[in-house]
Amino acid sequence: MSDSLLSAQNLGVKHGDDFVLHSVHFDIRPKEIVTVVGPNGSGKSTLIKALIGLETLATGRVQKAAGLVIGYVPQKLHIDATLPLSVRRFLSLPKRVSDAAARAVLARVGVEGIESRPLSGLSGGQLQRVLLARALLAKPDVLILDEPTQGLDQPGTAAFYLLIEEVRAETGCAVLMVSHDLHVVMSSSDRVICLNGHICCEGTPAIVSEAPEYRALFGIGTGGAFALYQHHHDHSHDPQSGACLAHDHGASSTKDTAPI
Ligand SMILES: Nc1ncnc2c1ncn2[C@@H]1O[C@H](COP(=O)(O)OP(=O)(O)OP(=O)(O)O)[C@@H](O)[C@H]1O
Repeated sequence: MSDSLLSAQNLGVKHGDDFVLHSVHFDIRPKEIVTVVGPNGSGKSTLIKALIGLETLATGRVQKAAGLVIGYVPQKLHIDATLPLSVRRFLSLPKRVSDAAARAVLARVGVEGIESRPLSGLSGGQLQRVLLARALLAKPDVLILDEPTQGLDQPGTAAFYLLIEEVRAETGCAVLMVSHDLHVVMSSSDRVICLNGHICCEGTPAIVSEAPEYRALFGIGTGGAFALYQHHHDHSHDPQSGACLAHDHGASSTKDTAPI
């Protein structure tokens, strides 16, 4: 697609002899919020890493728009508690930023005035916001977040997604994220991609949420979220070829979702 910022065709990644991702076609356009969901080990982080060049591709290719700037918020940041790294210094890695810019971006993400705090002493929610702040300093065209609310409580998670939507509205950046918070994902994404080694189904949350399958899956609290994961386990793959051996796509039977 011509206005695509970042796209992948027939993307495949192997770890050892096994395909952990295969036949993935992906694209993201300006201002879109796209969320990738799927069970543990389904290849979500691998897809993100492949898109930003941190994985060797076994098949396919990734294309970026000319001059594309990506802001990446990783799933985990291992910080040595003995490392005397302050928030302020962290924000200047790898490129030095002014005190004013650091102050402004911390205020924007809701952690004003923590410049002098050691990174290793921050709460999970504060650290996520500092990671987001650092990614925003690059003025990204695409913000990529790998499970940004892992370890946050429900209010913290909801507040973080609200912040992401505000950032998208203010800066116009596209957002690609991996999430396990399925209820929030459904309300805050333009498009949801269900991954299990390949793209099982995808569609807009508005359409997906009208589907009987969606209502069954998400209508009743966390039982719904659980059901989606059951759906993903309903089929298996040949570890050598990555081929789908048996398929039972829950939500993909709706007309606007796209089984691949
Ligand atoms: N560096 C690696 N070497 C070997 N296998 C790997 C490596 N990284 C990931 N894998 C395997 O690839 C598969 C996909 O892993 P990935 O981390 O992408 O899944 P995920 O969907 O992000 O999982 P989670 O929800 O648990 O974070 C898993 O089976 C994992 O064990």
